[in-house]
Amino acid sequence: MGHYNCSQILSCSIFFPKNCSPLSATEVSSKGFGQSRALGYLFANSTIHQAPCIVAMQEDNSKLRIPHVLTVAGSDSGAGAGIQADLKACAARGVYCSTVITAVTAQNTIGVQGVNIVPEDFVAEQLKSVLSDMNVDIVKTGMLPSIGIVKVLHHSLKQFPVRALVVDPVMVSTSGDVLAGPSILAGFRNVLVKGGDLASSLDAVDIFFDGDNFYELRSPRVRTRNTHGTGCTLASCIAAELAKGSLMLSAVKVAKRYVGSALDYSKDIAIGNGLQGPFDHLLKLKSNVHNSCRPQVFDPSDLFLYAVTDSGMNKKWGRSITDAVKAAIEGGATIVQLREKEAETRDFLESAKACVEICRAYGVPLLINDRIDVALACDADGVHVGQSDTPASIARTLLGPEKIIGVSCKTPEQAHQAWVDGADYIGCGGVYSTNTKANNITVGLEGLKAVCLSSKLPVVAIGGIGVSNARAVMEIGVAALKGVAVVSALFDRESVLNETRKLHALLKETTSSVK
Ligand SMILES: Cc1ncc(COP(=O)(O)OP(=O)(O)O)c(N)n1
Ligand SMILES: Cc1nc(C(=O)O)sc1CCOP(=O)(O)O
Ligand SMILES: [Mg+2]
Repeated sequence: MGHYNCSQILSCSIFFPKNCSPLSATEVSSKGFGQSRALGYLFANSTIHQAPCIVAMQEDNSKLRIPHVLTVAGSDSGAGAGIQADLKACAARGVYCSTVITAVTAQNTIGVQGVNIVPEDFVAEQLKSVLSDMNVDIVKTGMLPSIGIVKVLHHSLKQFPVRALVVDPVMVSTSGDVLAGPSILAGFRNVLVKGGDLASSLDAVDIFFDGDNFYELRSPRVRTRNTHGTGCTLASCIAAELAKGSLMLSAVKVAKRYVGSALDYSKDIAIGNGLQGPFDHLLKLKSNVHNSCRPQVFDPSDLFLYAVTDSGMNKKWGRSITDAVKAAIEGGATIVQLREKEAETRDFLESAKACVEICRAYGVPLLINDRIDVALACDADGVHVGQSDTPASIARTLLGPEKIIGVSCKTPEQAHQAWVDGADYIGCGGVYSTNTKANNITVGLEGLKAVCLSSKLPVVAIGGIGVSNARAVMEIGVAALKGVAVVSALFDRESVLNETRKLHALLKETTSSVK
């Protein structure tokens, strides 16, 4: 994309979630990415704002503004890749997608039988129609079949600027020919190099470069023939998340997780007779949906430092829930639960909506304690329920397969039931006595260990945990235990940011010495 105005590239600052470790340039090349026939995703980003955008913006009294991605790409008659994949990915991510078609291909799961390139002036006309009228946030490009079409796009974007451009260039053809060399990459700052094609690796390892640091993004490789269109889908999903207001690294992480889930969900579906089939972007084609084949949207490592809010404590220290949540995330919280026992429903809903925006921008899941109605109304990532709340099985029916559900358990029997009911994780406590929850039964480290050893689900410990005892909790050394959930040690303090930072550093230290 050498013709795009690279002087506008990137001024965004990115929040880096803690489970993403920076790599040095040498580490990257020693992992073989230098020779990989990877696709590159280049993000030429002019004005991504740090403050998160809202998902649907009220423009005036009557109109809602919907996040909008324009894809400029080729049509795939088999609908696994290209424009068709982009439309499905954006629909799955809740974003409007308009289309400018650069070429029409005749293809199926066996191969490409024909290509008909759309004349440059008609590509220009499509671009003008959409960009002049439709408030596009992000442009994503796929197949740009001629230098003339690249120039047309460049001209249109100068005339109608957008917030960011996500470029999905084919750097090396399937036959191994270099189509765009390293010098092209040098002009960009944000780059994602996809390592999904490194067949020897058990994991799908991608490298994200933000201009300063390299980040390794690792997920289990899904063994399936149904991978046609993964590149287009990943790039479109990144564009969709950026359109919703996500920061760059967070958008990349969400997109990678979404593609992994969709591949996993669709790994056994059969469409076409060729070697590489399409997958199901909407996770709906498979008919026998059962607990065991739910898409894997929940990452157990998110339980590492689980911040649980308390309206009373925030009021006492004179801060809003949103300020408290933001400070906790900036200090290193990896998941947040809103536990607002005293709030009026309307107030709770309003602050929950604001917290959803904050958490989404940072790529941190947000759960609602007890209130499935509030979770649905604010589109939270899930709920946490206890033994006397709505049963997890009903929560699952109400929330669907993609939301996260946590259940409080004090015994192995409760942990087994939570798994049967379709929960994603278990909160086990009270590990120590607590003033935050009245009449709570303490199970101690022994009780925690018994639950962890029996549990098929990941576990987070809760109750009386802080910097003085978090090490002892993590050192019970049971694989199912993924982290600690904390209320007062973060929120009944003057500085949520400092307390979260301290606890995060301690947990990091503890887990590296336990390994
Ligand atoms: C992570 C986590 N674990 C346990 C609880 C407690 O839930 P519950 O037993 O429903 O009690 P309340 O929090 O509703 O008082 C939790 N909230 N989070
Ligand atoms: C909300 C909650 N649930 C518990 C359980 O045992 O299930 S203990 C608890 C309170 C945790 O607060 P703090 O970190 O201030 O002790
Ligand atoms: Mg409860």
